[in-house]
Amino acid sequence: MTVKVIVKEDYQEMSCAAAHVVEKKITENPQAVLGLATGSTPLATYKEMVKGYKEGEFSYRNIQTLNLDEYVGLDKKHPQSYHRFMCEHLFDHIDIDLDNTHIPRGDAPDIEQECQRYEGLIDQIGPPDLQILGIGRNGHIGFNEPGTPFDSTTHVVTLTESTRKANARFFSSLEAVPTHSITMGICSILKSKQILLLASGEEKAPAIDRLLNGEVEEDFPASALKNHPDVTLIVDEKAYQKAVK
Ligand SMILES: N[C@@H]1[C@@H](O)[C@H](O)[C@@H](COP(=O)(O)O)O[C@@H]1O
Repeated sequence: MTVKVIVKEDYQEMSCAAAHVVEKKITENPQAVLGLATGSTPLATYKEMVKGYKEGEFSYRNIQTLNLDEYVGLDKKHPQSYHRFMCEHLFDHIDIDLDNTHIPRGDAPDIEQECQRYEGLIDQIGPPDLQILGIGRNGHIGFNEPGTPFDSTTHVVTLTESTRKANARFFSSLEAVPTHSITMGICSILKSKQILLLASGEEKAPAIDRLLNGEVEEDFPASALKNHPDVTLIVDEKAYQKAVK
């Protein structure tokens, strides 16, 4: 399967294009299920979605959301939890019903049970009509690190040192970054009907090169996306530069 590629000049253009895809989806289906991601990449996309909402053009009232992942050990209110992230950057600024937003519970007393509950939820209210995804420098999607089986469902992962370091910028120190997370598995992510992968900046260029020109292999989780029939990569020129052969 080929990944459709849209190259935009810079991060802002990439984000506007991504917001446009989301808005088109919710216009077509006001009850759509959106799969959402965290990290810095989708931040401006969410900002554009908030802008579109404030301009009175879209309603999220009947939209459901399913987030990809959450750190183990952080409760909803923890400043670095992905729950807080979603509220601060999107949910608090649109008319979404918070009961319709779903994020794995990092503070669940039984984490294995929480993984099963969440996978059940994906099947019950999902799968997402549209999944927004970022990509880690090592090709991780969600928190599925290299070597994750492609048939994996929601599970607990031990974060690699490189992912913890990359995410340390959001915490007071590297030690403060949790060591584990709950993430939708690769199989769970591929259940989505349509996937929108976003990448920006030169530090993502090697990953985008490998995605577009490399093999499909578990050593590079994002390559699983090539097994999905409807994936669009919106990328800026800096992240795309190495992939042009
Ligand atoms: N779990 C998230 C991923 O969902 C995200 O795609 C990735 C890239 O993050 P960023 O967009 O900040 O580069 O980082 C984190 O590890």
